[in-house]
Amino acid sequence: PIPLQHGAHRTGKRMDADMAKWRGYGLGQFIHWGLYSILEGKYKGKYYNGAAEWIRSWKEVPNAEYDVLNKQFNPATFNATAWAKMAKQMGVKYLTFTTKHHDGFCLWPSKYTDYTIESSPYKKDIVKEVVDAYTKEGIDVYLYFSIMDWHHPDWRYDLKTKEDSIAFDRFKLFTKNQLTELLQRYPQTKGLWFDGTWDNSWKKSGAFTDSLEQYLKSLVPGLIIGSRLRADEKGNRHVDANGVLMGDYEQGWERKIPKTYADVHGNDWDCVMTIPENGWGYAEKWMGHWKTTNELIEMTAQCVSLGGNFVVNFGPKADGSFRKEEIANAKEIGEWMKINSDAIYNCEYAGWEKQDWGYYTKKRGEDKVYMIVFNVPLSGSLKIKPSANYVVEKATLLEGKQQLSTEKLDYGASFIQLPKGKTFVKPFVIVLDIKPVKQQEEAGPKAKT
Ligand SMILES: COc1ccc([C@@H]2N[C@@H](C)[C@@H](O)[C@H]2O)cc1
Repeated sequence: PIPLQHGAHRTGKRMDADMAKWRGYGLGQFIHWGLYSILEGKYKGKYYNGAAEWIRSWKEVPNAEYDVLNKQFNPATFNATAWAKMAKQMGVKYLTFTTKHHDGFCLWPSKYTDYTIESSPYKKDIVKEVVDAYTKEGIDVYLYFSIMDWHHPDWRYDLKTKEDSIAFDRFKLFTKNQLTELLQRYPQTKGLWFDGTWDNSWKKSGAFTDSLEQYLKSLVPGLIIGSRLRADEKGNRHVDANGVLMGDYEQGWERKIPKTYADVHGNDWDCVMTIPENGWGYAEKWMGHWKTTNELIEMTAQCVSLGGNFVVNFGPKADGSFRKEEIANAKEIGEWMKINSDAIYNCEYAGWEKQDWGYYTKKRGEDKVYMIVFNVPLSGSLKIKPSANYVVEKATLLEGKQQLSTEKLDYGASFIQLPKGKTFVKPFVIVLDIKPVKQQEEAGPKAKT
């Protein structure tokens, strides 16, 4: 391997208790809220065709006009407890919340800039309200923080001159100070979700990103930080020059889901997903296809079946209320999770050959595999092919506990027979009680039992 001072300091998964808890979340909530929520993806009657939280970068919006939106931000009826209760009902185990997005506006009263919630009519510490309310509901809180800060005079996209480097050194100190402030003001914080780290200025700061990560973890032992923070000394991001992930989990799955287990390279990972096609901040007109509840449930199952967490984004309006589609999705996902969350929480990749009917998940540390069924075959027979080291002892519908008959096929496969005459109108779960067996040679054709 290439000798690196500031590459990954660990190969393989982080195996402490904090990370084990993170690995078991299954389902999370992202919330993007800020000054961009005021503009709703439009300006002076024109609709921005990009992501609403990026509207400041649209040529139709003069920076000076965007930057004074802090004078308008006043969610007087904002109720963090209502947010937390909606999230609890939805069944999410963790929240990732925007403390500062690319526009540089801080939703907490930072003492390192005036561009904070204190400069708005609202004044109160939104980050504290959110952290406290979600923690009270038993939902772990992770703080989103954008390194790139369009508002800060010392931000640089690249380091071309001596002046750039002097300014960016000030900016790096400002960043370290703000992160220290966040972790000290909100000690319940379980981790940081970094963004805005793709520019050359950051790629040229590999050593700093390494010392920053180590510093933050010295402040909060067990703190969880994904792969988007770091660069190695050669400017590689996410994975270092030796192809080793830098960070506690892979953060590359934004609005996309891995196809196969091979795609995740044995790392922990999360997939953060918008309900519309794109756009994280509130937009009056959502972009493209709006995901239905069944699609979001399927994405959750798909992610957990490949060893990751699925994080659904919500973009509240400037007043702190959610749009009706998000409220409906949260409620319906919650209703499904109420019945089926055994197949999601503390589950992992099962390693069985995927079948057309849906996804397998395996309960961590238990001899239980779940079939999450989305496509019911007209035959009513669901084919399974357990890995050679397990046999299936029993198959039971999770809802209602009805035991299902099975029929052995050849080559170690079986049919699980769905009850005749029962129609399934929602995704459902079959629980397989399995038993480990010593490794068998490739099973040949077997007589029908
Ligand atoms: C250069 O492309 C992007 C796309 C999305 C982002 C941000 N990451 C998401 C989690 C949102 O915060 C989005 O604004 C940044 C740059």
